[in-house]
Amino acid sequence: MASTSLTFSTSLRTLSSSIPRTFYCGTPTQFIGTNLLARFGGVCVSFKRLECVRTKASMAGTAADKKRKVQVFDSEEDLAVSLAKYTADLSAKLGKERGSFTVVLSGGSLIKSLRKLVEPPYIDSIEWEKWHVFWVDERVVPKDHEDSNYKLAYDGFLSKVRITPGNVYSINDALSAEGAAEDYETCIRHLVKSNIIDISPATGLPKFDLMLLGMGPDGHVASLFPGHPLLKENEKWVTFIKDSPKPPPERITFTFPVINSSAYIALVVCGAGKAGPVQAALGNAQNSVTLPVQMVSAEDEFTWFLDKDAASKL
Ligand SMILES: O=C(O)[C@H](O)[C@@H](O)[C@H](O)[C@H](O)COP(=O)(O)O
Repeated sequence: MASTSLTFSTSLRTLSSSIPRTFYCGTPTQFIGTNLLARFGGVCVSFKRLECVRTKASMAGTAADKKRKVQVFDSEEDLAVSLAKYTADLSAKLGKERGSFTVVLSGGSLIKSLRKLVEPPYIDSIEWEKWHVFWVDERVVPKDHEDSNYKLAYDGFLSKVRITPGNVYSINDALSAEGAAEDYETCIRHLVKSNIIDISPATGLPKFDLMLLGMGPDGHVASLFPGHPLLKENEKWVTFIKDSPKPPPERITFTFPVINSSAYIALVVCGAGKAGPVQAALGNAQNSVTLPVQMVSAEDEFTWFLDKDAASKL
């Protein structure tokens, strides 16, 4: 096991500039015309411009595996460039198909990784008027508070693009955590009824077009933390937490059934401090507890955007 991982790490370090490297995850896969190949724990990794053909064995992979992609970048700068293109392409495709584009943001370092969207060509080419913006989680603090995810996104992203202010759905910061979660769910139900937010035929739950998630060093996503009872919440669309291990303690958060009904999810993870949970989710290390990040799936496509430090244990 250790030696296969080593093959991968060595290959990763010695590769030249042909990034991003797309990994087709979760199932054995056969590569044709490859000059570099690493295989570990049932996950095959391709480098350079490889043609990937799924073997019979790969057909046995779960549906979630088939929708999962992993891209590793030499730097966060390269990642940000690719993330902007990915987001702009989906905005064009889904904006055309649906007439609106529903985007869900998280807090943390993700917002900085969206910086290329506020530069040419995307600042001019994206149909911002079709965007509707939501938060996968929000801290229960006033909107002008340093801890507010709304403030973070507004200062670093939303204030710099032509998104219609009425299409930015922040929480009601005058309410308690319980009240704000209920209010946010009511808002989403209303937008589902008015067809702004799509509905998943599979689950009957809101199907956001693109969810842009970050992950904490403990493997949490949104405000869904390892071992917390909220991981099992399957009735509410939006719920609240008052004992978040990451400060501030009071937050609201989408629940897993809603997160996993998204059409597309981009999970952005950078830094060596997060390599452990990345390995738990994508490598072959056996972990006794399932981390929240391992519970994420998407209806159409779930893409991991990793920098090489976050991928260093693969
Ligand atoms: O409000 C929050 O705290 C976030 O939404 C949270 O889920 C965040 O995305 C991760 O903790 C990663 O944050 P970093 O990228 O800053 O580590």
